[in-house]
Amino acid sequence: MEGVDHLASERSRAQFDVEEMKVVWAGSRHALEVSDRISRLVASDPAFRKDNRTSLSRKELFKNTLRKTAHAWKRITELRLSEEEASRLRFYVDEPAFTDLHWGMFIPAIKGQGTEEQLQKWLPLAYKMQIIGCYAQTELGHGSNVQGLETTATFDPQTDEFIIHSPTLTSSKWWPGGLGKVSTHAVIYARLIIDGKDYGVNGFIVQLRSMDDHLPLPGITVGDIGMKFGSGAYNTMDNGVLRFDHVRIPRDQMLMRVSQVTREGKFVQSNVPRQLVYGTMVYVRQTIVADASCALSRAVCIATRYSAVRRQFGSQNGGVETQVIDYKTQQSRLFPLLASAYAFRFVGEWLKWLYTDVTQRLQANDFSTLPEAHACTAGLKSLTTSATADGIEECRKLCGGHGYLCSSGLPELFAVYVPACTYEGDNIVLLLQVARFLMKTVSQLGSGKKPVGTTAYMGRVDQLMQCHCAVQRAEDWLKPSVILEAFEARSARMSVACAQNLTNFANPEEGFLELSADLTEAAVAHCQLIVVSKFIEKLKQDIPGKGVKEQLEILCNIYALFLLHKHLGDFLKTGCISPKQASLANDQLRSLYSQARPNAIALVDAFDYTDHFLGSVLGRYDGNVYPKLYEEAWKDPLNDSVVPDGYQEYIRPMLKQQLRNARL
Ligand SMILES: CC/C=C\C/C=C\C/C=C\C/C=C\C=C\C(=O)SCCNC(=O)CCNC(=O)[C@H](O)C(C)(C)COP(=O)(O)OP(=O)(O)OC[C@H]1O[C@@H](n2cnc3c(N)ncnc32)[C@H](O)[C@@H]1OP(=O)(O)O
Ligand SMILES: Cc1cc2nc3c(=O)[nH]c(=O)nc-3n(C[C@H](O)[C@H](O)[C@H](O)COP(=O)(O)OP(=O)(O)OC[C@H]3O[C@@H](n4cnc5c(N)ncnc54)[C@H](O)[C@@H]3O)c2cc1C
Repeated sequence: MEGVDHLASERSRAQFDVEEMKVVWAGSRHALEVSDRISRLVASDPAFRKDNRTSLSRKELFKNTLRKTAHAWKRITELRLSEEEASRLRFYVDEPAFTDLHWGMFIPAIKGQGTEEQLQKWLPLAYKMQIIGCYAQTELGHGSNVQGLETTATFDPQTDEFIIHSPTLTSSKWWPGGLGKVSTHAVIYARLIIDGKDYGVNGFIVQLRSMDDHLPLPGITVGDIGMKFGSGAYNTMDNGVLRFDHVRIPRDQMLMRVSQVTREGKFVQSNVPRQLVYGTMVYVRQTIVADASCALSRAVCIATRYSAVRRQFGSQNGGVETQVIDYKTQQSRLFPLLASAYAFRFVGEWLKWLYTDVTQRLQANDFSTLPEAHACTAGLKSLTTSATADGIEECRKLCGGHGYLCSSGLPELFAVYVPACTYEGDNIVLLLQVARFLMKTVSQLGSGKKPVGTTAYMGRVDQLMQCHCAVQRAEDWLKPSVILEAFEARSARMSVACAQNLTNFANPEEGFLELSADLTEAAVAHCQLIVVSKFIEKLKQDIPGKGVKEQLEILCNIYALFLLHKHLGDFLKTGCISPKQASLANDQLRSLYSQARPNAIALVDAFDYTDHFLGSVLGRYDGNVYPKLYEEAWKDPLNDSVVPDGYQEYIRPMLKQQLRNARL
């Protein structure tokens, strides 16, 4: 029935103030106001319609995205939206586009690695979109191994230029979003060669296309790399291929904050660490963590609402059947994902703070926290994107057969999201970076250098190697100190075990390769500890609103105990907890699910997603699922005609043949 809230009774069961929870989710009252206003602006604009994406051809899809990005830019300028509002608008338009890379990587790369003069020259053009840029680092032959990139930038002292060249097929730039068909400029990464000497990979601003007719400039070959996973989905993006044939650019287009090349061709290294060339990746990884909470919460919102609408079995005396959300198995799959969405939100907030802090320190030439920022952004990007990709797929299964329909919104969400496990650093490669950081930390423990920040707990390694979990009753698992100690002990013991195993190898690098699977597990344990501890820290803050803090406490405990249950092998093997304590944790988890149950719908309402953004018949706010599913099916282009195209050509002759055979 139209206009009826089928989930009203669920909403009335909530034991907390949903409006206040919305503020917590958004980060502040101001952020909620902006987010809410902009999401409704997008939802009410027919130009941002997105329900037809899966039936468009690639060309139509791409043109449609160009139209939407142009319309979005028009609205941003007409309404004089602030940077925050404009970024929310792009978020709610919900379509991967070249603008993501222009605003999300091209501009940050120039900001992070350019000199003051370079910022003055390029940023105003980029901010007004008078140039459109992308981030061209990855090549056909190398993505993870940035030091293995082959594109060259050779300094020519005669003309005061760099000659950008792709010497091999594998040196072709491959993957950059926005490159294939749109970008006029790129920040490209190439090996700096001066007088035959290789100075490693640096960033350069290169114009790719003419500003008059958009044709590639001489020496440049550029195009799209082809269809990607899923229909619609990430195919709105023109991921591209790019080759250079001795393309000349002025010397001042090398991004020179980290290193400089003088007019005489002298290479000068600033006093900033070389790793700052990788700075844009640190920035983007941090944004990806916040983004994971958005993608996961979206899938969870759909699965939770649908699980409250869907009924199967359990009817007594002709009464209504059981809502599938009341099955403990459904709860044990769904509620940890709900809790993870909140956990990732808060760790994302914290990571943003860490990133801002490291940026301020870098400006003051304090580079001491850079390794930790790198390890945290790499590790948390890996942890949250892997969990989110798996979580979206789990939500699809939680919705049964209907979850497989595009109208559920889940297939497209999954297809758009999964590459997050690969881009901005393959998740395993990133965990290995965390593992290196942890092994370094352990190796320095006796040296008097006290571990700080997220590894401070390693400073108590002697105690953590010996401690015994104090849990005697299931309720003991609700104490934050108990949870923290278990996670710290597990992480410290796994790292120390790896460090000890490494000493069995004469060559540490060989040892690292041999033990890399164990090392990634130690890295995961450390990253999970960070997420759990930041959730617990969040709960120490003053959180207003009836019942809001209590709900967050329930979610925090679900998140931690679910992880404990999932990684029980780690906790038992390292002797951090006993089998009896593991079983008490499981009892507590079941009880927490029961406490979360009456609040589940309100907890997903707190994400404040419009039906337009969710793009899901199953996740509709009003829960009016069945009539809308039915309606949606009839909109499929296949149903445009009752008898399908191809009947005369293929079906009819086959049927006639069968008839003839039968008569024989
Ligand atoms: C509105 C939208 C906004 C934004 C976009 C949002 C979402 C994304 C949407 C869509 C996707 C779009 C774009 C995707 C873009 C890309 O994918 S860009 C390409 C990204 N590529 C990678 O991530 C490559 C991964 N590889 C690496 O990062 C590195 O090569 C490496 C794995 C770290 C290894 O490097 P290397 O071999 O050179 O280094 P090591 O020898 O291992 O280490 C040397 C020391 O340096 C330290 N280090 C390494 N990286 C960093 C860093 N980034 N910052 C600081 N320090 C770093 C490392 O720890 C070593 O330190 P040491 O041990 O003390 O010596
Ligand atoms: C949708 C999408 C958008 C992208 N956008 C951009 C962009 O805008 N700009 C850009 O420059 N790039 C972009 N990329 C490229 C992306 O950053 C790389 O694909 C990514 O960094 C992974 O590198 P790779 O492809 O070389 O993977 P590989 O490193 O070849 O990975 C293959 C396998 O090898 C494993 N492996 C690799 N190295 C190791 C190791 N040392 N130890 C153990 N295992 C290892 C990996 O775990 C993986 O299983 C994009 C990619 C995608 C999918």
